[in-house]
Amino acid sequence: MTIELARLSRRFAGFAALDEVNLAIAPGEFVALLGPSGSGKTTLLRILAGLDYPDAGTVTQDGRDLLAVDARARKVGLVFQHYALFRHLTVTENVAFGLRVRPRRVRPSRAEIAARVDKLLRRVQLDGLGDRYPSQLSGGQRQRVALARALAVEPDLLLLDEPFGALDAQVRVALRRWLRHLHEELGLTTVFVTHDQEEALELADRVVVMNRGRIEQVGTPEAIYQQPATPFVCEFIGKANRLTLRRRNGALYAGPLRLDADPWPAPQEGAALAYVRPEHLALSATALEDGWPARLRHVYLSGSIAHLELEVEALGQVLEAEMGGEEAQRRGLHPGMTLTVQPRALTAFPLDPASGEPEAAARRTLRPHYGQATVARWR
Ligand SMILES: Nc1ncnc2c1ncn2[C@@H]1O[C@H](COP(=O)(O)OP(=O)(O)OP(=O)(O)O)[C@@H](O)[C@H]1O
Repeated sequence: MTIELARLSRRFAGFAALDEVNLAIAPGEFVALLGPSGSGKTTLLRILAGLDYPDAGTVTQDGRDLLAVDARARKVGLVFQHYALFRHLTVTENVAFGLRVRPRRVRPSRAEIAARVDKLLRRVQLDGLGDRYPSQLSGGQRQRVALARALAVEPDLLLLDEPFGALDAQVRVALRRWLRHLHEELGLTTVFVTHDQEEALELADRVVVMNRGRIEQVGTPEAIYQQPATPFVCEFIGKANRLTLRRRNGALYAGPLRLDADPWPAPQEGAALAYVRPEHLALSATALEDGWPARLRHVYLSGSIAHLELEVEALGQVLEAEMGGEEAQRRGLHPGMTLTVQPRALTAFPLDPASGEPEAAARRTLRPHYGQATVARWR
């Protein structure tokens, strides 16, 4: 049941909510659509559900034109953030709804519906609550009812739009693990919309990063974090310090520090954009030639991680670094002290000399090698 979107575009009054999107969703996959507000995630989901139609492009399911299939015949289950349950129906009646409204010819018998609803309520751990009304449930319980209702019609495809968006952090985390479990147990194909990267990275087999109606990158959570394909993904996923590099005489420099040989073809003069994650900045209390001198401006502890704000005069900017909280304590880190900073891994893009824009296709990972002096590093 591979679903394939090809060159899908959707415009609203001249504005491209989706702009030539290509994506294949394999059977059994859990795909997260991740992106900032307005990036086109919901529009994509609505088209899959049959609630909206593209202006151009195709959606096929195993080669069959899905756009020609009526929403009700598509076998999709839908859960929205505020997909209101019917207030005047009990939990059981809500879950049974999709089956009861079927044409008589394809409607299961009363007994079959009751058995199926019972099984679903057990599955979403709400057995015993079938006679309650939605107002008598917590937010997390309501979303589980919504999920049971979506599953009642035995969908080929489960579509979820920020289903846990309105819930508090603890419930969210518990429900997302539970959802992942359910997905595996039932062998579902799931598309999940979120703007919460932690949620996407934890849940999905593949993450689709969207920006302004386009797909910036599709990959496993690991690839998205470790090999971000574009400057947008570098900035959107995780934390990253942004640096401007100089390309000069066949080498790349960040301030006075030579990082590496210039990896790009001519012209080998100009500038590049680079991103370095806080955990890829190595620190030393000893002054080293191969590094930037920095003044520790601020340290704060968040859980087990110490976040360090470093003022680097040679770059004219502040960098954020990280280390284990216990280690920071052991090292006696305190504001005002001088450290040497060494970037260990960077993602770099050359800037087009004419437009000044970064060239995503020419992306390189840099792993600078420094002299002997680095042996004394902390990590
Ligand atoms: N019916 C509509 N009429 C006009 N513009 C629309 C319509 N639906 C969506 N848009 C616009 O299309 C763009 C993409 O919207 P979409 O809801 O797909 O984004 P999103 O990534 O889901 O955002 P959010 O995370 O805020 O839900 C937005 O700029 C939105 O304003």
